[in-house]
Order: sequence, then C-alpha cells, then structure tokens
Amino acid sequence: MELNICHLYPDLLNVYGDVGNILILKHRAELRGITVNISNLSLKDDFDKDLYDITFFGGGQDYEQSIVSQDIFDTKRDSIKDYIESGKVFLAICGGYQLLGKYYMTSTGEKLNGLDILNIYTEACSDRFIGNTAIINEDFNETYVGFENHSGRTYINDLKPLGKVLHGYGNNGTDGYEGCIYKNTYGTYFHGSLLSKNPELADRLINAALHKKYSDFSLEPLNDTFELKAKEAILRKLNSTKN
Ligand SMILES: NC(=O)CC[C@H](N)C(=O)O
Repeated sequence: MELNICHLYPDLLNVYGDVGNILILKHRAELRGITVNISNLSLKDDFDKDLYDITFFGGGQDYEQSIVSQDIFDTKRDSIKDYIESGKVFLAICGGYQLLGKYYMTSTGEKLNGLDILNIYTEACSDRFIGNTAIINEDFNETYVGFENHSGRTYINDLKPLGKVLHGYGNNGTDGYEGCIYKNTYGTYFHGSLLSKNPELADRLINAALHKKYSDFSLEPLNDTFELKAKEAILRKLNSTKN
C-alpha cells in the first residue's frame, strides 16, 4: 500500500514545527509497511487532486499568508475544492485553516480572500491567543492537546468543531469550540506539532486516507504508551494551573 502526501507551501507556512505533522504521518504509516511519498507544492505549482491521499496546509504569519492567499486562489482553488468535496483527507493548521474559509481579516484591516471551501470566516484582533490548549471530541471520545498562537478569531457557523475547549481559547475565545471538521477535512489552531501529541488523530487521518484508496485493509495498532503518558502529563499540568 502507498500514501501520497502533499505539503502545501512548506517554504512559506511552517511555524511551530508544523512539518512535524507530515513526519508523524510518514512514520506511523511506514511502521505499518505502507510506502509514503511526500510532494511539496508552493507558488505557481498546480495541485492535482487525483495524485494525493492526504494534504497538509500549515500556519504562518500574516505577511506570508497574504502571499499564499493570492497564489492558492489563482492556481489551486478549484482542484483543492474538488479534492475536499470528494472526501479526501486534508489537515489545515492555523493560517492554513483560516485560508480554507471565506476570508481572513488581519488586525491591520487587510482582507485576505479564503478559498471559500469551508463555511467559516476569521477576523483578527490586536491581542493574540497564545498558550497550551486541550479539547475534547465527544463523538470520538478523544482528548487532544496542542499549542495555539493566533490573532484570528474564527467562526464556524454550522460546521462541527474538532472539539470543545477544555483549556485555552479555541476558535474565538467565546463559543467554546476549537477547529472544525468537514467531510475528511480537519481545521485547527493546534500547533505543536498536533499529530506528535495526538497519535489517535494521526491514525484517524491515515485510516480515512487508506479507506478512500483501498477497500480492504486494517491498520494494526501501535504502542503509543509514551505518547499517551506525555499527553496525560500535559493535561495534569493544565488542570493544575487552571484558575
Ligand atoms: N500561527 C498562525 O498560523 C497564525 C495565523 C494568523 N497569522 C493569525 O495570527 O491569526
């Protein structure tokens, strides 16, 4: 079996170790004997929706986001929309998450066009949401931990959130939700990297991608004792500092 992963704009959007998400997907797939190929796409490159099984879009600063927002709209929008609508796997963090929505209004009032694939929008404030975070996804019965740093406040309308906020700010600091899920597309503010701290979510993405590509397979479990202990330690620390 083989998985083809696309990393969008790794040269422009890659803060807080976002590339670690790709490394985790690769590592966990390879431990199951799955071959992984990674393609980096940047400015002016075409996105071939049929080539990739998982696509990753990381976060970044407003300046880089403004360059990417123009390019991705002009060169990749229709094919990324078809890819997402067809149920293929897409993971977007922070700046990338914001750009899947209708728009991102920066704190200086610059309106960046989003791809308008997710029914969400983001408006920035001058103060930033920074810190360690934890959420719970009650449908999956999974708790995810991460680190957020964003000025944007995202509103997800009727989309499902990735989880309910236990610690931190989440999408906008008011509605108690973090991230969103649409088909097999996951958007979130969790840096850190997300998938190294949350192996259940990494396997969820690998599983979904393999199900889409191959009808008959089963992903054998890995020994995640170390990762889960680390997560417990983070949650203990967050609980003890909660005021
Ligand atoms: N960490 C990020 O990707 C930040 C995204 C965006 N520039 C914001 O500040 O909201």
